[in-house]
Amino acid sequence: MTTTRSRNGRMSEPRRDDRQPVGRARQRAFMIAALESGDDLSELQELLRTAGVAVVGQTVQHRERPHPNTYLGEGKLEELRALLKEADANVVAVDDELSPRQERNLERALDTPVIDRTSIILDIFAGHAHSAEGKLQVELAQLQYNLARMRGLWTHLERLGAGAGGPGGGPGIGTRGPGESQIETDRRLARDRITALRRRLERVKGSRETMRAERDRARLPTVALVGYTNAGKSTLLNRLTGAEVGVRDRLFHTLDPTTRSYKLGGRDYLLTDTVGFIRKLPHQLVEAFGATLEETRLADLLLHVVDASAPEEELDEMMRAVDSVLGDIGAGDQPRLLILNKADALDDDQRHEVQLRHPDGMLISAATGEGLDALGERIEEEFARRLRDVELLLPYSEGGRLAELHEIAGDLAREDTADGVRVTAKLPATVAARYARYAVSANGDGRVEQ
Ligand SMILES: Nc1nc2c(ncn2[C@@H]2O[C@H](COP(=O)(O)OP(=O)(O)OP(=O)(O)O)[C@@H](O)[C@H]2O)c(=O)[nH]1
Ligand SMILES: [Mg+2]
Repeated sequence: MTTTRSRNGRMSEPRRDDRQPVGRARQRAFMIAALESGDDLSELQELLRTAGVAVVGQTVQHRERPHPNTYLGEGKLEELRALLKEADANVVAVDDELSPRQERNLERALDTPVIDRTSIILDIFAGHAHSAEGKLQVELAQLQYNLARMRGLWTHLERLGAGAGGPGGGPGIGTRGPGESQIETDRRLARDRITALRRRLERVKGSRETMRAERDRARLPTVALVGYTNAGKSTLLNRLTGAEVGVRDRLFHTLDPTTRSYKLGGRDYLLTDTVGFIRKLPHQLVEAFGATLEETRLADLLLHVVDASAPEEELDEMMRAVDSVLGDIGAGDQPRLLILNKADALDDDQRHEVQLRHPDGMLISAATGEGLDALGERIEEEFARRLRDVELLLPYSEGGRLAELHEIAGDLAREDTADGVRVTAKLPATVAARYARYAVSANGDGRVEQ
């Protein structure tokens, strides 16, 4: 788990060795949180389980906001020290992202290694990344996270340097101990590596854009599956398209977007599976996965998949988290359908209740296939509602376009004229835009563009 930092943060490795418990299985985590109300640490527990760490206890301090220096207050820390001994815990897991200062102080106060929510999520991502792009993205996120910690460490050592200062005393030459210059070198290396990673990601993104361009050439309407981790997105993709994307009851199983085509009512669509979201998604990850998340922004329709078998409050919170990430990546206004998945896990009363609370939601089960025909119809409707009548004039030299149009529009009327083939068809609005340059008129407004 804490290998997170060493796996990619090469430069910080030697100094962090002391805090790395040996071997995953032997990690016994004690969970802590500063919460305003409630004491639900089940998600943190789930994250730890996914990361292969055992949970041996938990405690919550109710406070408006975490203590700026030590995360928990003095009294609570005292209590926690005893609890850690009792539970024989060898690592403390915090349900928040800690500032470098909080992390350092907490470790010192508890004399136990501390891992925060962000580092746990980064570690899971590191373990689940398979594609070259995914690995680069995770490494970038980890380095950014580590860089902030190095800065923290640096100020700490600087203080030490000042204490053990040379003849000059005070700040100045005397503070320039080997620790500081080493860390400066480390930080420079980390920054260089970050720049190199960004450049490589740009290149990979270039090839993704090429792929997208190819897809655009196919001019197919695209649907993206989005939602909280473990909601069932990959299961649904597999069910609808016969793909074989890995599915597991663990968090962040899918990191690489998979796109498959499927047919609905004579039209071809593209369906994309995406990385799951989570509450307090580390901002480093949002940035690092920007290119991947862009798939979401470019989709014509989003299917927001939720686990309808989750308790009401949790479900609401997960939906809010998804909303907020969608907003962050600029996909907040995309057309969206709410998919209430895992209907098979609900009894009649629960079905009724969840449907009452979310009247627009479509109750389905990706596992049993229940509700999928209705979902297909609904998707078709969504696109149909935005179908536009277009009239195009395709020059004879562009015969390929005609074949494409047949594929997308299914039925179309054609008439051969002196200048080319005149085509009347119904196209999804987004697709119609891609044919704008051939338009004779759109929606019968008589505007001649050719
Ligand atoms: N009972 C039930 N379980 C389901 C259903 N759909 C998915 N699951 C289970 O939910 C778990 C997560 O499914 P995935 O398809 O991997 O979820 P995901 O949204 O792709 O998750 P990430 O890739 O982590 O974001 C698996 O254990 C699935 O078997 C469903 O309709 N009913
Ligand atoms: Mg998945």
